[in-house]
Amino acid sequence: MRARMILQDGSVWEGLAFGAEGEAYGDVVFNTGMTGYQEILTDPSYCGQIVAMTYPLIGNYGINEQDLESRQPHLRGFIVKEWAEHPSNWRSVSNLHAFLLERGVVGLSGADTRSLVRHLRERGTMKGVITTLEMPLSYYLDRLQEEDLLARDLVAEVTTGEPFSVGAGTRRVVALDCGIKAGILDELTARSCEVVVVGAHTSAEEIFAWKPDGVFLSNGPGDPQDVPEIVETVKALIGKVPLFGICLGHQLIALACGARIERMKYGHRGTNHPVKELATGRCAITSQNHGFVVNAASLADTELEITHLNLNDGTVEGLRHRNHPCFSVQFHPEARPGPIDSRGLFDSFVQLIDKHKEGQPLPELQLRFD
Ligand SMILES: NC(=O)CC[C@H](N)C(=O)O
Repeated sequence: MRARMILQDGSVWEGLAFGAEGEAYGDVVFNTGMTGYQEILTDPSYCGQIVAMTYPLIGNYGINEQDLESRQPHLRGFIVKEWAEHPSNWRSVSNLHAFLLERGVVGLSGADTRSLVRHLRERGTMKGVITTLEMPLSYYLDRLQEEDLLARDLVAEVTTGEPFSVGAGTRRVVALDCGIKAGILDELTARSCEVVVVGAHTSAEEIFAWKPDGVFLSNGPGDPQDVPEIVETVKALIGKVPLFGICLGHQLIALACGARIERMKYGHRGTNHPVKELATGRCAITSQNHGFVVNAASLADTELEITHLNLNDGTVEGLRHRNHPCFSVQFHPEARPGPIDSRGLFDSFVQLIDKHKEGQPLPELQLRFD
């Protein structure tokens, strides 16, 4: 069956339907990872987006039960050049098409993903629709102009309803769940943390009632400026408890400290983004998934300093607070999927918690990659 990808600017890519049939609207982005499709499908940060994979063959190791980052896919649609009908892997229990079909994700295969990605790189991320229906182009172009086509508070769609806890240990971390990935919870619980995961709209008072030794601010979908109430919560946490933020969590810390956030032309989504640690000059290859970024110039009037920079485009990749136990990174040290060079940042967080617990003055943070 024919399927089409129609962008807001009127351009169209044709291919074949795979996964579920129907229509899926979203912001169209691309990911350059050669593998990791299952983590990408289930990473809540992709909520509201249509993801095109640049690597031409996707699905060749099937679908397994271990690589899920959350229980279900959150992206709206998935575009590949070719999907593997006959996957081969000892852990595989299904294939990509069946997985998308069961979970209602509309897919497009056989499309010229190379020209689509070049188009997005030149013109920037924009809205689009994947459709298997034969409605006229004008119908879709009208719908894509509608202001409120895409939901804005995407965090509300992916956050937990009820608090729950995972792991056990000597440190209690409250994780503010804006769409937290399983990989992050695994890194924290592997370091003797009992993690209490609470909804993104939990107030600072409620967070303090859990008596946390540290608070983690998670990754998540959408524009952080669309969730000002969470920024207020972060403001109330800074200086009271050790804080670590990843991706959306990093952007929320920046906003809470008075910095600005801006939309990137087409974002960073992939598993080979080089990041420089300014303290040592070392470089790590990192996993990334973001479309917004901290404006570097706006940090001048804040108490934040830059700890990491992206070596491709010089954008801000890490921050620390000058006066309080609080740091954050734009990339994904949990590396699911991706290289594990920067996993040591989770060790930095537990060290920060331990020093703070002992009542020691603010330690010299070792934001080292390992
Ligand atoms: N992975 C994330 O947390 C993404 C953060 C934010 N939604 C962005 O696109 O920049």
